[in-house]
Amino acid sequence: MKVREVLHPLVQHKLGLMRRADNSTKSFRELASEVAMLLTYEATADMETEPVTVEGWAGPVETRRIKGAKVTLVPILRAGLGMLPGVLELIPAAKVGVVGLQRDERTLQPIGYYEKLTGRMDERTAIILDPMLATGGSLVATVDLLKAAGCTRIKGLFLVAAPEGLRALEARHPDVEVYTASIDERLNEVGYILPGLGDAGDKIFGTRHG
Ligand SMILES: O=P(O)(O)OC[C@H]1O[C@H](OP(=O)(O)OP(=O)(O)O)[C@H](O)[C@@H]1O
Ligand SMILES: O=c1cc[nH]c(=O)[nH]1
Ligand SMILES: [Mg+2]
Repeated sequence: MKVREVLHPLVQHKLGLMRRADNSTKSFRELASEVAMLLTYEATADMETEPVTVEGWAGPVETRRIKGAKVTLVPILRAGLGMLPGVLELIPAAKVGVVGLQRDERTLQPIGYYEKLTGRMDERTAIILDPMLATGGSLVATVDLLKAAGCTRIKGLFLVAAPEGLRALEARHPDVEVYTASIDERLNEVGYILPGLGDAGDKIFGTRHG
């Protein structure tokens, strides 16, 4: 399975800022979007291009353009929405399909509550967005949905990934490519990533209590 931990200095710096416990909602949100943008740069490195001639200031110039990329971004509600603005900055023409999943706090199993994908997923590259890959349950459920819709090219962008989640994905969907700013140490006894970011959804939406 292709797993790319993006160790670019800007990514490491911004992720380090996100790990601070005293982050404001505004700061966490901005950083989530910025790191997502940097992960997008890496995840799109294999996009096909084609030659094109443009009229330059000194005459015709042979240059290149992206060749008909059909991309559907798939943020996993809710926290994945925090990555969407940064990704759309780089791929503004992308379509967006959303998958709503809420992890049961006791069983850690994802419970689906919404799904709205774009048409002809068999022709499109899906890029899943979620800040946290913990047990991998939410990701595996999302990939199941995408494959059921015909999708064959699937990538996932995560701010932080746990080794447990990567192993779960490899066991079920080893064809999915993963881009993450950090492979962290492990999950704690209640399924949170260590050192992690805490509850990313709560931090992005400002619903943190206490
Ligand atoms: O790998 P897993 O063990 O499935 O855990 C990761 C999931 O948990 C979080 O979402 P949560 O269910 O808390 O929902 P939220 O985004 O609405 O806060 C996170 O954003 C992932 O979607
Ligand atoms: O560490 C974790 C695990 C799941 N969801 C989060 O928001 N954080
Ligand atoms: Mg949450």
